[in-house]
Amino acid sequence: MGVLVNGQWQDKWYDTQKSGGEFKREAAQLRNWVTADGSPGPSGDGGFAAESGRYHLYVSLACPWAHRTLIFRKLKGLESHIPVSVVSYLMLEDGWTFDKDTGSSGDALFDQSFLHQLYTRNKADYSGRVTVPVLWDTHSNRIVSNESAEIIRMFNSAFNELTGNERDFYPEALAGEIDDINAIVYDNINNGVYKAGFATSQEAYEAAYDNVFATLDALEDRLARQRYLVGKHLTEADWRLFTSLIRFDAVYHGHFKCNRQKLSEFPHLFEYVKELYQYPGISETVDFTHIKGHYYGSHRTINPTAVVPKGPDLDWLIPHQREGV
Ligand SMILES: N[C@@H](CCC(=O)N[C@@H](CS)C(=O)NCC(=O)O)C(=O)O
Repeated sequence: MGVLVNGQWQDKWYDTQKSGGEFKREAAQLRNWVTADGSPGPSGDGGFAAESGRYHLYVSLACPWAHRTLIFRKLKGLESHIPVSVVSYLMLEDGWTFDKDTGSSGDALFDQSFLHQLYTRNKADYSGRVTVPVLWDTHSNRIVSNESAEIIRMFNSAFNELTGNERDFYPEALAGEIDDINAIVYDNINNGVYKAGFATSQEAYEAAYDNVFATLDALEDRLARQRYLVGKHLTEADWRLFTSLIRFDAVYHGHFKCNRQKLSEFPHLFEYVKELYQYPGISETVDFTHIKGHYYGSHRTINPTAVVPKGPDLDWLIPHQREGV
């Protein structure tokens, strides 16, 4: 685990000293947008038109943020248009690597050893964290974006003409409601479990734990009354919640100490996650070897032995009970 400082790799764990033991996630820095015609998006530069084979996606199969982009690539029929390279599940002193012995596909574009080399290829004196996912443009040899929330919006609409896939997971009429629930889920679940797991003081951990479970209780209530987070329509908000919940019992419950109860002990949430897992194509994006191998193997400050637990033994393919909700 480390960071680039003026283009130089430095091996360092997150610094929680300056914030009383609290984990604070840094904002992603590279925020350009692919659009249908190459016009600029909401931030960054223009010039990134949707074209088949032009963009390359770098992901970790362990990472919940990168997982969102793989889900949207699948849902929107982009697999033949946007190839993928998968990093190793182990993230140690060199950060994300392309070590094939630990699950990497290798770097299909440049055959590099480390993901930080992609960041310095984009900008030689880059300073900041080296995170997945990354969307790379093979024409301009630049990173388009390293922000998953924005990459999924691009995948949702920019390539529609190319694929003919018009499915819309962020319809304009629901955008406000989706944004509202995303904000709650991001702070208290997606990032909330990390705040619990990476806290280095008792107070910071307990505050994060309380938020995680207060929010899960509220979501359990909500999903008792409606099929999806914003009602009848399956939207982006559901997929953003899914990538955290599918990891909950395998890693967040034990490794991140979110152990008031398991996800599988929330009746409505568990059925909901099963439904999403059983949605066509989605199970192929879920890899528990990478998920467990990454968290338990990479976070040596939390799990110094790197021993990976065998369980849980959950069957996500048991038919879900959400039909009538
Ligand atoms: N805001 C980013 C966050 C991505 C992120 O933090 N990814 C993690 C993996 S789960 C990572 O690459 N961490 C490496 C690091 O922080 O050094 C996004 O959603 O795309």
